[in-house]
This record gives sequence, C-alpha cells and structure tokens, in this order.
Amino acid sequence: MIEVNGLTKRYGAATAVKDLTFAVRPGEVTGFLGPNGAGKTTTLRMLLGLVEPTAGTATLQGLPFRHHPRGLRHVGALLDAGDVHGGRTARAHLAVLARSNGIPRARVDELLREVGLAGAARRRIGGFSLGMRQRLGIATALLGDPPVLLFDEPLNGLDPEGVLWVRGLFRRLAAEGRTVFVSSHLMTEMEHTADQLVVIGRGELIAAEALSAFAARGTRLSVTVGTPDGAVLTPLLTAEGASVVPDGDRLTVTGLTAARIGELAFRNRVQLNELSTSSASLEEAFMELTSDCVEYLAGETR
Ligand SMILES: Nc1ncnc2c1ncn2[C@@H]1O[C@H](COP(=O)(O)OP(=O)(O)OP(=O)(O)O)[C@@H](O)[C@H]1O
Repeated sequence: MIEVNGLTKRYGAATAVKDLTFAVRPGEVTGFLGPNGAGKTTTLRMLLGLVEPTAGTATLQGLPFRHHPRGLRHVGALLDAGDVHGGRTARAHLAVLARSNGIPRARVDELLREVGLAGAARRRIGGFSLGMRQRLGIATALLGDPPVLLFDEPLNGLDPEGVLWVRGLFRRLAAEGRTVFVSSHLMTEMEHTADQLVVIGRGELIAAEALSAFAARGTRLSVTVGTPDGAVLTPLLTAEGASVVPDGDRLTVTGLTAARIGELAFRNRVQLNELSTSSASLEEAFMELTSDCVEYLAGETR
C-alpha cells in the first residue's frame, strides 16, 4: 500500500507537485499517468526519500521510506535505467546490490534468467541497449522480492516482445498481492497494463480511479452499436443526452457508456448485434482531461 497525503514540492517559485493525495492498493497494477513534466518522477523520488517534500507525507506500507530498514527487500524501484555503473557486468551489478542488502547470491542468476539477460550476464552494462538497461533495472527492482514496486517509464526502449513480457510480469506481481505503481506519459501504454489510474497534470491530481471509470469521463467516448432497430433506439439515446450518427445498421454513439446503452436497449426490447467501446476513447479522455496541463505543446509558445 502506498499513501500520499498533501504531497507538495516547490523548487523556488516553481511548483513541481501540488497537494497530491491518493492511495495505491496492493493486488492491482496502478498506472501513474501525466504529460511530460507533470511531476511523476518528482513524486516517485519523494516516495523513495530521494527528494524531500516541501509539505505533505508519503508512506509505503504505513511508513516513510527512510524508516524502512530493509532496503530492497521492502521496496523495489526502477527510476532511471541509465543510472548504473557502465563498467560493471550485469551480474556484478546485481551481485553488489544483493550483498549489501543481505540477499542470497543465487537470486542474481535466477533474476537474470527471468528478465531475459542470462546470455548477457557477463557483458558490461555500458554496451547495453536501452531495452536491456530497462530489463536490468527491472531485475534490480525485483531483487529483494519486495511487497511494493515502483517503475518510472519501464516500457521506454522495449521492443514489442519486451512490452508484452513486462505487462505479463506486472500482472503476475499484482496477482501475488504486491503493490505495483507504474508511471507513463502515454495512455496507450497503460491501456493494457493498469487496472487503476492516478492521473496528474502540472503537479496536480486529475483523477484517481479505475481505468474503466476514467475512460467513461471522455465526453467523446464513442460506442459502436449494431442494431436493426436504429429508428427505435436513436430517440431513446438522444433523450439521455447522447449524440448519434447512423451508418447503415450501425450507430456511433457519444456521450453514453456501453453499459447504459445496453441497459436502455434491453429495457426497450431493442435487439443489439454489436456493442463496443472505441479503444481510442481512453486516449481521448486522457488528452481532454490533461489538455490544460500540457507543459510542452508542439508548435506553440505559452
Ligand atoms: N531539481 C529540480 N529543480 C527544478 N525544477 C525541477 C527539478 N526537478 C523537476 N523539476 C521540474 O518539476 C516539474 C516536474 O518534473 P518531473 O520530472 O517530475 O515530471 P515528469 O512527470 O516525470 O515528466 P516526464 O514525463 O517528462 O519525465 C518540471 O517542470 C520540472 O522541470
């Protein structure tokens, strides 16, 4: 469990994180989402005691990070995959950390296999690709078998196979009852990764809720409805505030969730052949809700 309360960080006149309050529960993957510069890394660094908050508190399993005596056994983190000693081999890097945290040496080779780096164990990290560094960073986070895991942009630099592997790994870690908190600036990355979302913009909380609830916030949420009874269903939907665009025996509906449309159809004995939410709607919800918070807009000066 991660609990953040009134967390604030100011750098001079600039506020990087402003009065953030949210909780991240165990047993689920929680995505930490926000545009570039939103304050995700600063928040994660405060959770790990690397940055001192200006105000507020952040606890892991009920205690601030610095009160945890067990280091990597208590919380595992991937912050900056590039921040490792390039002259060391992958195995030496993990072995040094294992020794200083009282973790059995056997765990090192087990993890190198698990993250797909067994073949590169004796190579210097300096020659690693970004994707290999991310894998090593993930191995480092897992080394102490901790109940709480934090990952800052873990999908950066991974190939499609790597992305699938990481998603499966996060699911498994959550299913084991761990708290898994994963940052990203891309909604598309979170769509198939997270159960819950914490969304921030310009350092402030925008949403902390289930991914499905977040998707339903998009006012342009669009649902495709296949029905032979479009003439009956359309006025029922518009009466609920939806807008409906017909296309043959399909309707594109915005402004209502698929669940509500299904309920209206069922109650009014309207046959449905198809009912699907556009996968673009999550991205749209994210763009809409963060559009005022985007720090760096292409082709625009603020
Ligand atoms: N040490 C620092 N001194 C001054 N300003 C800082 C410092 N660290 C971060 N900031 C500012 O705080 C804000 C939040 O930065 P942060 O790196 O936490 O965002 P982020 O959401 O992780 O962004 P990205 O997705 O680009 O990594 C930015 O405006 C950044 O410039």
